[in-house]
Amino acid sequence: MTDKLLITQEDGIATLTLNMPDLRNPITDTDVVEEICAAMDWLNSDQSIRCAILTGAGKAFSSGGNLKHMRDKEGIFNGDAIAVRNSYRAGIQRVAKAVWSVEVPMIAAVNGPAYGAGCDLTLFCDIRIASETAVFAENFVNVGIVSGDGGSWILPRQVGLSRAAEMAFTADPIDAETALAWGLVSQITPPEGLMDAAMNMAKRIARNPPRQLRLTKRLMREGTNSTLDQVLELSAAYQGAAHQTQDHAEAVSALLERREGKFNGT
Ligand SMILES: CC(C)(COP(=O)(O)OP(=O)(O)OC[C@H]1O[C@@H](n2cnc3c(N)ncnc32)[C@H](O)[C@@H]1OP(=O)(O)O)[C@@H](O)C(=O)NCCC(=O)NCCSC(=O)/C=C1/CC=CC=CO1
Repeated sequence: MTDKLLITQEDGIATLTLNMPDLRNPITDTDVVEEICAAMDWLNSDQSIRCAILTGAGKAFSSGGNLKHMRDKEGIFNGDAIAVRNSYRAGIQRVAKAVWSVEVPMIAAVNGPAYGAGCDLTLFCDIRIASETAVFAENFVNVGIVSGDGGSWILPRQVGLSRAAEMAFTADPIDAETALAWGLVSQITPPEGLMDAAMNMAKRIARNPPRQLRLTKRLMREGTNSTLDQVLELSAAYQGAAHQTQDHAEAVSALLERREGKFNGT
Protein backbone atom coordinates (compact mmCIF):
# COMPACT_ATOMS: atom_id res chain seq x y z
CA MET A 1 0.00 0.00 0.00
CA THR A 2 1.11 3.57 -0.75
CA ASP A 3 -0.51 6.77 0.38
CA LYS A 4 -1.92 7.51 -3.11
CA LEU A 5 -5.44 6.70 -1.93
CA LEU A 6 -6.29 7.89 1.57
CA ILE A 7 -9.13 6.12 3.36
CA THR A 8 -10.98 7.23 6.47
CA GLN A 9 -14.18 5.93 7.97
CA GLU A 10 -16.64 7.27 10.51
CA ASP A 11 -20.12 6.10 11.47
CA GLY A 12 -20.41 3.74 8.50
CA ILE A 13 -19.25 6.35 5.97
CA ALA A 14 -15.96 5.80 4.15
CA THR A 15 -14.12 8.71 2.57
CA LEU A 16 -11.62 7.86 -0.18
CA THR A 17 -9.25 10.59 -1.32
CA LEU A 18 -7.13 10.36 -4.49
CA ASN A 19 -3.83 11.66 -3.25
CA MET A 20 -1.29 12.73 -5.86
CA PRO A 21 -2.16 16.45 -5.70
CA ASP A 22 1.08 17.66 -7.30
CA LEU A 23 0.07 15.90 -10.53
CA ARG A 24 -3.65 16.62 -9.98
CA ASN A 25 -4.40 13.00 -9.04
CA PRO A 26 -3.83 10.93 -12.18
CA ILE A 27 -5.34 7.45 -11.82
CA THR A 28 -3.54 5.18 -14.27
CA ASP A 29 -0.40 4.34 -12.28
CA THR A 30 -0.43 0.65 -11.40
CA ASP A 31 -0.34 1.23 -7.65
CA VAL A 32 -3.23 3.71 -7.83
CA VAL A 33 -5.30 1.21 -9.86
CA GLU A 34 -4.56 -1.53 -7.34
CA GLU A 35 -5.44 0.68 -4.40
CA ILE A 36 -8.74 1.79 -5.91
CA CYS A 37 -9.70 -1.82 -6.73
CA ALA A 38 -8.68 -3.00 -3.25
CA ALA A 39 -10.73 -0.20 -1.69
CA MET A 40 -13.80 -1.26 -3.70
CA ASP A 41 -13.31 -4.87 -2.52
CA TRP A 42 -13.10 -3.63 1.05
CA LEU A 43 -16.30 -1.55 0.67
CA ASN A 44 -18.06 -4.68 -0.60
CA SER A 45 -16.86 -6.94 2.18
CA ASP A 46 -17.13 -4.63 5.21
CA GLN A 47 -20.82 -4.70 5.98
CA SER A 48 -20.45 -1.83 8.48
CA ILE A 49 -19.92 0.56 5.56
CA ARG A 50 -23.18 2.11 4.37
CA CYS A 51 -22.01 4.84 2.01
CA ALA A 52 -18.75 6.06 0.48
CA ILE A 53 -17.46 9.42 -0.72
CA LEU A 54 -14.75 9.72 -3.37
CA THR A 55 -12.82 12.98 -3.73
CA GLY A 56 -9.43 14.36 -4.73
CA ALA A 57 -6.70 15.98 -2.66
CA GLY A 58 -5.67 19.52 -3.55
CA LYS A 59 -6.90 21.54 -6.52
CA ALA A 60 -8.27 18.79 -8.76
CA PHE A 61 -10.51 15.74 -8.53
CA SER A 62 -8.44 13.82 -11.09
CA SER A 63 -6.39 14.61 -14.18
CA GLY A 64 -7.14 11.14 -15.60
CA GLY A 65 -4.42 9.27 -17.46
CA ASN A 66 -0.84 10.07 -16.46
CA LEU A 67 0.33 12.25 -19.36
CA LYS A 68 3.96 12.15 -18.27
CA HIS A 69 3.91 8.36 -18.49
CA MET A 70 2.19 8.64 -21.90
CA ARG A 71 4.86 11.05 -23.13
CA ASP A 72 7.68 8.84 -21.92
CA LYS A 73 5.94 5.58 -22.94
CA GLU A 74 6.43 4.51 -19.37
CA GLY A 75 4.53 2.11 -17.13
CA ILE A 76 1.31 0.89 -18.73
CA PHE A 77 2.03 2.90 -21.89
CA ASN A 78 5.24 0.99 -22.58
CA GLY A 79 5.05 -1.53 -25.41
CA ASP A 80 3.26 -2.29 -28.66
CA ALA A 81 -0.47 -2.11 -29.38
CA ILE A 82 -1.08 -5.53 -27.85
CA ALA A 83 0.80 -4.64 -24.66
CA VAL A 84 -1.09 -1.35 -24.25
CA ARG A 85 -4.40 -3.12 -24.91
CA ASN A 86 -3.59 -5.62 -22.17
CA SER A 87 -2.54 -2.81 -19.83
CA TYR A 88 -5.92 -1.16 -20.28
CA ARG A 89 -7.64 -4.44 -19.45
CA ALA A 90 -5.47 -5.01 -16.38
CA GLY A 91 -5.59 -1.36 -15.34
CA ILE A 92 -8.16 1.38 -15.80
CA GLN A 93 -10.84 -0.99 -17.10
CA ARG A 94 -10.74 -2.84 -13.77
CA VAL A 95 -11.21 0.50 -12.01
CA ALA A 96 -14.29 1.25 -14.14
CA LYS A 97 -15.82 -2.15 -13.39
CA ALA A 98 -14.92 -2.06 -9.69
CA VAL A 99 -16.38 1.40 -9.10
CA TRP A 100 -19.49 0.76 -11.20
CA SER A 101 -20.23 -2.47 -9.36
CA VAL A 102 -19.28 -1.44 -5.83
CA GLU A 103 -22.17 -2.42 -3.58
CA VAL A 104 -22.52 0.67 -1.39
CA PRO A 105 -23.87 4.00 -2.63
CA MET A 106 -20.94 6.15 -3.73
CA ILE A 107 -20.88 9.94 -3.92
CA ALA A 108 -18.24 11.75 -5.99
CA ALA A 109 -17.35 15.01 -4.25
CA VAL A 110 -15.84 16.76 -7.26
CA ASN A 111 -13.47 19.35 -5.83
CA GLY A 112 -11.95 20.62 -9.09
CA PRO A 113 -11.13 19.49 -12.63
CA ALA A 114 -12.08 15.93 -13.60
CA TYR A 115 -10.47 15.13 -16.94
CA GLY A 116 -10.61 12.05 -19.16
CA ALA A 117 -10.57 8.94 -17.02
CA GLY A 118 -11.03 11.25 -14.01
CA CYS A 119 -14.28 12.55 -15.50
CA ASP A 120 -15.45 9.00 -16.14
CA LEU A 121 -14.52 7.98 -12.62
CA THR A 122 -17.05 10.50 -11.29
CA LEU A 123 -19.64 9.12 -13.72
CA PHE A 124 -19.26 5.57 -12.42
CA CYS A 125 -20.26 6.85 -8.97
CA ASP A 126 -23.96 7.09 -8.09
CA ILE A 127 -24.19 10.78 -7.22
CA ARG A 128 -22.00 13.77 -8.02
CA ILE A 129 -21.75 16.91 -5.89
CA ALA A 130 -19.60 19.63 -7.42
CA SER A 131 -17.56 22.45 -6.01
CA GLU A 132 -17.95 25.71 -7.95
CA THR A 133 -14.40 25.00 -9.16
CA ALA A 134 -15.28 21.63 -10.71
CA VAL A 135 -14.96 21.14 -14.46
CA PHE A 136 -15.67 17.95 -16.39
CA ALA A 137 -13.86 17.08 -19.60
CA GLU A 138 -14.28 13.96 -21.72
CA ASN A 139 -11.16 15.03 -23.57
CA PHE A 140 -9.66 11.80 -24.89
CA VAL A 141 -9.61 12.89 -28.55
CA ASN A 142 -7.74 16.00 -27.47
CA VAL A 143 -5.00 13.65 -26.21
CA GLY A 144 -5.10 11.66 -29.47
CA ILE A 145 -6.72 8.60 -27.93
CA VAL A 146 -10.20 7.20 -27.34
CA SER A 147 -11.97 6.54 -24.06
CA GLY A 148 -10.56 3.13 -23.18
CA ASP A 149 -12.07 3.26 -19.70
CA GLY A 150 -15.78 2.81 -20.43
CA GLY A 151 -16.49 6.51 -20.92
CA SER A 152 -18.31 5.88 -24.19
CA TRP A 153 -20.64 3.57 -22.25
CA ILE A 154 -21.26 5.62 -19.11
CA LEU A 155 -21.30 9.22 -20.42
CA PRO A 156 -24.36 8.85 -22.71
CA ARG A 157 -26.16 7.10 -19.86
CA GLN A 158 -25.52 10.08 -17.59
CA VAL A 159 -26.09 13.04 -19.92
CA GLY A 160 -27.80 11.58 -23.02
CA LEU A 161 -26.32 10.80 -26.42
CA SER A 162 -26.29 14.33 -27.80
CA ARG A 163 -24.54 16.00 -24.88
CA ALA A 164 -22.17 13.06 -24.55
CA ALA A 165 -21.29 13.46 -28.22
CA GLU A 166 -20.70 17.18 -27.73
CA MET A 167 -18.40 16.58 -24.76
CA ALA A 168 -16.48 13.73 -26.42
CA PHE A 169 -16.15 15.30 -29.90
CA THR A 170 -15.22 18.84 -28.80
CA ALA A 171 -13.22 17.67 -25.76
CA ASP A 172 -14.26 21.00 -24.21
CA PRO A 173 -14.49 21.12 -20.43
CA ILE A 174 -17.91 21.97 -19.02
CA ASP A 175 -18.17 23.99 -15.84
CA ALA A 176 -20.16 23.14 -12.72
CA GLU A 177 -23.19 25.25 -13.76
CA THR A 178 -23.42 23.47 -17.10
CA ALA A 179 -22.94 20.11 -15.38
CA LEU A 180 -25.86 20.96 -13.10
CA ALA A 181 -28.05 22.03 -16.01
CA TRP A 182 -27.19 18.79 -17.84
CA GLY A 183 -28.01 16.63 -14.82
CA LEU A 184 -24.42 15.47 -14.48
CA VAL A 185 -24.25 16.79 -10.92
CA SER A 186 -27.07 17.18 -8.43
CA GLN A 187 -25.68 20.05 -6.40
CA ILE A 188 -23.04 22.82 -6.51
CA THR A 189 -21.36 24.16 -3.40
CA PRO A 190 -18.69 26.71 -2.60
CA PRO A 191 -15.31 24.90 -2.41
CA GLU A 192 -15.17 25.11 1.37
CA GLY A 193 -18.64 23.58 1.72
CA LEU A 194 -18.11 20.60 -0.57
CA MET A 195 -17.13 17.91 1.93
CA ASP A 196 -19.83 19.01 4.40
CA ALA A 197 -22.42 18.74 1.61
CA ALA A 198 -21.14 15.30 0.60
CA MET A 199 -21.08 14.13 4.23
CA ASN A 200 -24.57 15.49 4.79
CA MET A 201 -25.86 13.48 1.84
CA ALA A 202 -23.90 10.39 2.95
CA LYS A 203 -25.49 10.62 6.40
CA ARG A 204 -28.97 10.88 4.88
CA ILE A 205 -28.22 7.72 2.91
CA ALA A 206 -26.51 5.88 5.79
CA ARG A 207 -29.44 6.28 8.17
CA ASN A 208 -31.39 3.75 6.05
CA PRO A 209 -31.24 -0.06 6.38
CA PRO A 210 -27.83 -1.09 4.98
CA ARG A 211 -28.74 -4.35 3.25
CA GLN A 212 -31.66 -2.68 1.52
CA LEU A 213 -29.34 0.10 0.34
CA ARG A 214 -27.02 -2.44 -1.28
CA LEU A 215 -29.91 -4.38 -2.83
CA THR A 216 -31.50 -1.19 -4.17
CA LYS A 217 -28.22 -0.20 -5.79
CA ARG A 218 -27.85 -3.66 -7.31
CA LEU A 219 -31.36 -3.49 -8.76
CA MET A 220 -30.68 -0.11 -10.34
CA ARG A 221 -27.42 -1.39 -11.82
CA GLU A 222 -29.20 -4.48 -13.22
CA GLY A 223 -31.83 -2.15 -14.65
CA THR A 224 -29.32 -0.47 -16.94
CA ASN A 225 -28.90 -3.66 -18.98
CA SER A 226 -32.06 -5.68 -18.43
CA THR A 227 -35.67 -5.82 -19.54
CA LEU A 228 -38.48 -4.72 -17.23
CA ASP A 229 -39.48 -8.38 -16.86
CA GLN A 230 -35.97 -9.31 -15.72
CA VAL A 231 -35.82 -6.48 -13.19
CA LEU A 232 -39.30 -7.31 -11.86
CA GLU A 233 -38.27 -10.93 -11.39
CA LEU A 234 -35.08 -9.99 -9.54
CA SER A 235 -36.80 -7.33 -7.43
CA ALA A 236 -39.49 -9.83 -6.38
CA ALA A 237 -36.73 -12.14 -5.14
CA TYR A 238 -34.95 -9.32 -3.27
CA GLN A 239 -38.25 -8.12 -1.87
CA GLY A 240 -39.04 -11.59 -0.58
CA ALA A 241 -35.78 -11.48 1.37
CA ALA A 242 -36.21 -7.84 2.48
CA HIS A 243 -39.61 -8.54 4.03
CA GLN A 244 -38.02 -11.15 6.30
CA THR A 245 -35.44 -8.77 7.81
CA GLN A 246 -35.50 -7.28 11.28
CA ASP A 247 -34.64 -3.93 9.74
CA HIS A 248 -37.88 -4.02 7.75
CA ALA A 249 -39.89 -4.73 10.91
CA GLU A 250 -38.03 -1.95 12.72
CA ALA A 251 -38.60 0.48 9.83
CA VAL A 252 -42.34 -0.14 9.78
CA SER A 253 -42.59 0.20 13.58
CA ALA A 254 -40.51 3.38 13.54
CA LEU A 255 -42.70 4.95 10.87
CA LEU A 256 -45.90 4.08 12.73
CA GLU A 257 -44.45 5.28 16.04
CA ARG A 258 -43.14 8.49 14.44
CA ARG A 259 -39.55 7.90 15.56
CA GLU A 260 -36.19 7.43 13.87
CA GLY A 261 -35.49 3.76 13.01
CA LYS A 262 -32.37 1.99 14.29
CA PHE A 263 -30.98 -0.44 11.72
CA ASN A 264 -28.28 -3.05 12.08
CA GLY A 265 -28.30 -4.88 8.75
CA THR A 266 -30.19 -7.95 9.97
C1 LIG B 1 -6.91 21.24 -15.51
C2 LIG B 1 -5.73 20.48 -14.92
C3 LIG B 1 -6.13 19.08 -14.52
C4 LIG B 1 -5.28 21.20 -13.62
O1 LIG B 1 -4.76 22.47 -13.93
P1 LIG B 1 -3.82 23.23 -12.86
O2 LIG B 1 -4.42 23.12 -11.51
O3 LIG B 1 -3.55 24.59 -13.41
O4 LIG B 1 -2.51 22.35 -12.79
P2 LIG B 1 -1.28 22.33 -13.81
O5 LIG B 1 -0.35 23.44 -13.49
O6 LIG B 1 -1.75 22.21 -15.20
O7 LIG B 1 -0.60 20.94 -13.41
C5 LIG B 1 0.09 20.78 -12.19
C6 LIG B 1 1.09 19.66 -12.38
O8 LIG B 1 0.36 18.46 -12.64
C7 LIG B 1 0.81 17.88 -13.87
N1 LIG B 1 -0.32 17.18 -14.49
C8 LIG B 1 -1.53 17.65 -14.76
N2 LIG B 1 -2.29 16.73 -15.34
C9 LIG B 1 -1.52 15.63 -15.42
C10 LIG B 1 -1.73 14.32 -15.94
N3 LIG B 1 -2.90 13.95 -16.49
N4 LIG B 1 -0.71 13.44 -15.87
C11 LIG B 1 0.48 13.78 -15.32
N5 LIG B 1 0.73 15.00 -14.81
C12 LIG B 1 -0.25 15.90 -14.88
C13 LIG B 1 1.29 19.06 -14.68
O9 LIG B 1 2.14 18.63 -15.72
C14 LIG B 1 1.97 19.87 -13.60
O10 LIG B 1 3.23 19.24 -13.31
P3 LIG B 1 4.57 20.09 -13.21
O11 LIG B 1 4.39 20.89 -11.96
O12 LIG B 1 5.63 19.08 -13.11
O13 LIG B 1 4.63 20.95 -14.45
C15 LIG B 1 -4.56 20.49 -15.92
O14 LIG B 1 -3.41 20.04 -15.27
C16 LIG B 1 -4.82 19.63 -17.10
O15 LIG B 1 -5.53 20.02 -18.02
N6 LIG B 1 -4.22 18.44 -17.11
C17 LIG B 1 -4.31 17.53 -18.21
C18 LIG B 1 -5.58 16.71 -18.07
C19 LIG B 1 -5.67 15.69 -19.19
O16 LIG B 1 -5.78 16.03 -20.33
N7 LIG B 1 -5.64 14.40 -18.83
C20 LIG B 1 -5.68 13.28 -19.73
C21 LIG B 1 -7.10 12.96 -20.11
S1 LIG B 1 -7.16 11.59 -21.21
C22 LIG B 1 -7.12 10.25 -20.14
O17 LIG B 1 -7.54 10.32 -19.03
C23 LIG B 1 -6.51 9.07 -20.70
C24 LIG B 1 -6.46 7.84 -20.30
C25 LIG B 1 -5.40 7.01 -20.86
C26 LIG B 1 -4.93 5.90 -20.16
C27 LIG B 1 -5.57 4.97 -19.54
C28 LIG B 1 -6.83 5.13 -19.10
C29 LIG B 1 -7.62 6.17 -19.21
O18 LIG B 1 -7.38 7.41 -19.48
